[in-house]
Amino acid sequence: MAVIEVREIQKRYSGAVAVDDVSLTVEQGEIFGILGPNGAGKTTTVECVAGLRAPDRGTISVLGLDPLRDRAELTRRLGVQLQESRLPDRLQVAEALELYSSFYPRPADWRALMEALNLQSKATTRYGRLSGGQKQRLSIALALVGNPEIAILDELTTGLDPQARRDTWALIEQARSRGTTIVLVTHFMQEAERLCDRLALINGGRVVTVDTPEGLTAQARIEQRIVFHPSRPCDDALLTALPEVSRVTRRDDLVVVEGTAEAITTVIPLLSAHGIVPQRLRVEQASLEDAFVTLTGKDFS
Ligand SMILES: Nc1ncnc2c1ncn2[C@@H]1O[C@H](COP(=O)(O)OP(=O)(O)OP(=O)(O)O)[C@@H](O)[C@H]1O
Repeated sequence: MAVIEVREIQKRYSGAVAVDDVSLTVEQGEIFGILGPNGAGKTTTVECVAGLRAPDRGTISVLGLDPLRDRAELTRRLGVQLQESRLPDRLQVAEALELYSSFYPRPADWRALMEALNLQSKATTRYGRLSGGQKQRLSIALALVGNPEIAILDELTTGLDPQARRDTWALIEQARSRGTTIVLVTHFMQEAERLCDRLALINGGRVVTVDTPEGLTAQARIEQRIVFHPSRPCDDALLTALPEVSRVTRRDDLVVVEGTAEAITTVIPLLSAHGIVPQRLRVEQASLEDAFVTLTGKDFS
């Protein structure tokens, strides 16, 4: 069942197009990732879904409601963590969590959430005195404290250290197992690969593709990278003629062959048929990052 339906939305800021044409469907109970280069329109898209911005065109339905018209009802059913969430500097961590949990009909245990995000030693610390990472962890806790049906998380773990990042991932997975649908804007490929059931790749205000992390790497046709030093000169055309090979490049004296998961089974016999020994041979699994670069034509940043 679809819990979010975004149809052909567009949003301009003083003439500049931020979102050109975005359509998305998010299913109940999934972790849906939104990935794209800086300025692609990700934040604008999720702000429209959360009812914080009005799209110039297109329609959005969240839990069957209109995010702008039904804002009051949706705030009780959505949890939102945005890039620049600001709280009053004097508010203490525990106070903020208790206050937010009082807004919701069936809140989570805010003390347990505070512990899960390792904030218990900061319970009486004022917001203005928290470090960047602590503020970030608090904003995640505030997005989840209402036990929302949908949690929208923008830049979930930006600024967090590796341990805090792993703790956050575990928390997100727990929320999903309790039935919360998660929409995640992320810059971390590892996070997208590890957490997301499906991903929308957004570039220049448009959806390039929506697929599973594995599906995206398969779409880019670079599931595997074979790197070797040829024992004698090797013509690129020889390799690119293979249907399993999508690209051949050079890295210093190394040949880098990108292709499907089966590429190794045809590349090695071909090389040996031409008397070429692949020295220092290495086979790497291509990552989502490779797919991102291939599908958007942009370096990931
Ligand atoms: N309030 C605003 N006023 C004017 N332009 C804006 C505003 N917010 C965003 N933009 C512009 O709209 C475009 C899309 O921005 P948006 O923040 O949605 O992208 P993003 O994909 O979330 O980027 P990032 O990864 O850098 O956070 C950018 O070119 C940005 O400069």
